[in-house]
Amino acid sequence: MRETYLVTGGAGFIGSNFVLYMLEKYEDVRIINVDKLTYAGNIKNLDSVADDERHIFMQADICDADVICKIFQDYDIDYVVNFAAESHVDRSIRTPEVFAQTNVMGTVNLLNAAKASWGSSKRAFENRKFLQVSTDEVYGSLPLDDPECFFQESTPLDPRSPYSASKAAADLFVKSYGDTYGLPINITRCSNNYGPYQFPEKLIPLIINNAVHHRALPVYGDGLNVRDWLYVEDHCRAIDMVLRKGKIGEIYNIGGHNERNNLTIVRTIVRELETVLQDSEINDSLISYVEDRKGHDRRYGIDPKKIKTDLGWYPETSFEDGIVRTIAWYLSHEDWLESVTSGAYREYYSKMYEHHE
Ligand SMILES: Cc1cn([C@H]2C[C@H](O)[C@@H](COP(=O)(O)OP(=O)(O)O[C@H]3O[C@H](CO)[C@@H](O)[C@H](O)[C@H]3O)O2)c(=O)[nH]c1=O
Repeated sequence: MRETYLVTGGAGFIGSNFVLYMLEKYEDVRIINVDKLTYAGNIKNLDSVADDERHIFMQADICDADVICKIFQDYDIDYVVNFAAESHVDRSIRTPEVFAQTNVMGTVNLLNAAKASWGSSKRAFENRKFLQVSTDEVYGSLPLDDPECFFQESTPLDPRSPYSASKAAADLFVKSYGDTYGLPINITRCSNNYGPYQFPEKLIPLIINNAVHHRALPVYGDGLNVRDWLYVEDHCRAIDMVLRKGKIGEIYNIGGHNERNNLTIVRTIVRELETVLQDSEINDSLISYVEDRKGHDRRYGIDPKKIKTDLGWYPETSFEDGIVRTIAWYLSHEDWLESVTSGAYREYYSKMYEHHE
């Protein structure tokens, strides 16, 4: 029988990768894709499925109760996968309220709609699930001097940025709907993703975009902050597994033990671009140390033992392969990069552009 998914934020980076992954993998699925198309969402990400009748796109805000309730009335939703979120830590430092609204209130709105609609249907919560896509940032920051220390699902929440505070709050609402109303939920907490369609405000695509244009490569602080990088397709596969096999009520950490400091990431990209483009102007002299992010978390390191042991998930793409594939994708999608970095983007990064025009 055909399964119906309500995917929110399905025109964003991870969401659109997930939509494409599911439509490719399963014949018999229907995806209702709700995305507000903010600056970071792009309908072009879904060009390849524009004529696929299994994919129904709706431009809407997850905070809009009427629209979300109507979707639940019109479609018998089996799974909700909530990707929709404001996701950039730097922006959250400037406008925390935007993050509280979308990430917290939007999630509560979705939970209410699922509870009301599923609760009043004949099969109620049977074979249904609400999956909240969350982040390792809810656990806070690890020290650099203890590399064997990792976040486990039982690690106390200690969000330190407005972004991670909003994600932690949303996670707790999701958990509370499981505990209070018996809503079938899972929460996944993933490390830093990279791959196709990532908006170039995030480290990897921003560095690629700047380097190909010979612009400065901004490194915050001393560049030694560590992130654990996962190729986006591995994240999508993990979410699919949690939807299918995850035990109701459980939290699953997702990460591939690919920890690298930011300077290493930047230098890896520079080396690869220099080689592929045979362009000697792309070199480490483009690196520019800039003011540190306020409250900059030092290290994220996630322990994925539970999802590996319980569900049999493992990452298939090594960082070495993934970064080469990602760079090749951006180089062959110049139009996409150009379209997302015009207008408002240029305005936002005007300082970065002004020295180069
Ligand atoms: C944009 C930018 C970032 N950085 C640094 C800050 C971080 O230590 C690291 C990665 O930064 P970002 O790409 O913004 O990602 P980060 O803050 O780690 O958060 C990402 O990863 C999280 C998962 O850990 C997700 O929940 C977030 O939505 C996602 O944005 O690179 C720079 O040094 N220079 C830059 O220009």
